[in-house]
Amino acid sequence: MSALSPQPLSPLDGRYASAVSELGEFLSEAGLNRARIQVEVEWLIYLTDHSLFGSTPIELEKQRQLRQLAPNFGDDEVAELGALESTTKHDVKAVEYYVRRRLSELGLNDIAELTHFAATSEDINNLSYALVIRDAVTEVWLPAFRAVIDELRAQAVQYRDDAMLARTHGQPATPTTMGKELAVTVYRLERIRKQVEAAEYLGKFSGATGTFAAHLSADGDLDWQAVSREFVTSLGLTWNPLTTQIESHDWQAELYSQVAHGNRILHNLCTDVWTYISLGYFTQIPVAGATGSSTMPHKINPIKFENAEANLELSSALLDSLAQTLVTSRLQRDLTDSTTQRNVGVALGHSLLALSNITAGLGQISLNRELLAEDLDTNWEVLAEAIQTVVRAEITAGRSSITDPYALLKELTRGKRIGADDLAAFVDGLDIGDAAKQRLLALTPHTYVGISSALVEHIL
Ligand SMILES: O=C(O)C[C@H](Nc1ncnc2c1ncn2[C@@H]1O[C@H](COP(=O)(O)O)[C@@H](O)[C@H]1O)C(=O)O
Repeated sequence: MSALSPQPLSPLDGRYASAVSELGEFLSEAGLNRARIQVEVEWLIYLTDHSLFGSTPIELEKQRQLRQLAPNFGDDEVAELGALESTTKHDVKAVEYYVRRRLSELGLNDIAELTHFAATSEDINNLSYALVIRDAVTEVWLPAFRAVIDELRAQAVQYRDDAMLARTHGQPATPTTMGKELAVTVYRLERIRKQVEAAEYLGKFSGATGTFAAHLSADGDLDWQAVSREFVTSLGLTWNPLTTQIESHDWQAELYSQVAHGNRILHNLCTDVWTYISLGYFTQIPVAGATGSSTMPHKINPIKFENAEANLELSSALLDSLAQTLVTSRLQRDLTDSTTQRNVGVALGHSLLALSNITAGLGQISLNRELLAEDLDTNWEVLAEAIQTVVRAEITAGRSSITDPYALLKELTRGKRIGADDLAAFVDGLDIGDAAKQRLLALTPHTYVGISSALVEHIL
């Protein structure tokens, strides 16, 4: 017998709860049920507002009270719905009974049979999911994503002129600036941001097999497609006219692929920043009272970036799984999507947690300009590329009789450490025009950064 009460199984509901709880507002079971109540109520109001089947519009005060059911869906109401579901063993049917009870309390029994009218559960479910996923993405995930981009952009601008040795293949390579490198990530993330901001949230509302058969049997003269479109779009969603029982979930697959892609770009950022910290390019600002290593007192470990890396991997794995499985459903429906979609919050939650750690991590680093400069000063051989390129231009212009500039430079520099003086002597002895020689002699690893600083303009 355990001394513990039931414990949260997921770390998102345990140690990381404070960082991701905002998502639970929308993507928890309660959030989903609240949206289901909203959709059932709106359908009821729609039907009565249009006086269908001899009904009359619900008086405004009672409409207001019905519309309060969703925002007022609290702990007691969750328990009541849970009790209903323990009898129905059907989650959406339980919501229908819950709404019927409230109608009865409001003296609206005469329209009780219009609750869930002609709807299959998926009609309610798909609209509810579209609403909660839309709100979770636009109100929680995107703001956190934008916060990372904004912080990165600020640092890209701050460090746009700070020359840094590049390391293609991990080896000293043509210098760049720290700001330009961060700007590359901003540019990539901005594309994802725009895609996610433009995401479509589709909804279907067409009955058990998407044919409006039940609707037509109740009223054969009504343009039920027009009703369906008007109702779906009134919720701020895009109407999907042609489906089986279920909304086909293609929009979800698209959205999750975009978010997973964003995760992977962020993962690349985390491992790069981790490496820059490891090289000493970024210094970590000590947090008062915090312990780096339990045994090595000198250390500050880059734990925010490592935590983010792990959470991005988990998020992407879940998002990939969702994107793959949600687009298939046997024949007109199977229930795999019902079970799978319950994990959308978990998938976005791991990404949200990573975003909050990246923002925090970026706020705890500062550029070590001395080390960047020192590194450049000990790698003059990176100018070999510039010298070779100038010699080629001089040969072409007829100002040089050198035959194989690449071999010449390779001989001088490959795998060797050469200093400013060695290089100056080499350039001085080159058979090239005077202007080109002066240009080369003026070059240092610090200034051989091309238009790095100007490239940062692309993210402004
Ligand atoms: O409108 C309908 O219900 C039509 C019915 N299809 C269903 N559509 C949507 N939900 C259904 C369906 N069937 C079951 N359930 C209920 O789904 C819940 C599945 O639970 P879980 O696996 O935990 O996600 C769980 O609560 C199930 O009871 C059909 O026969 O085509």
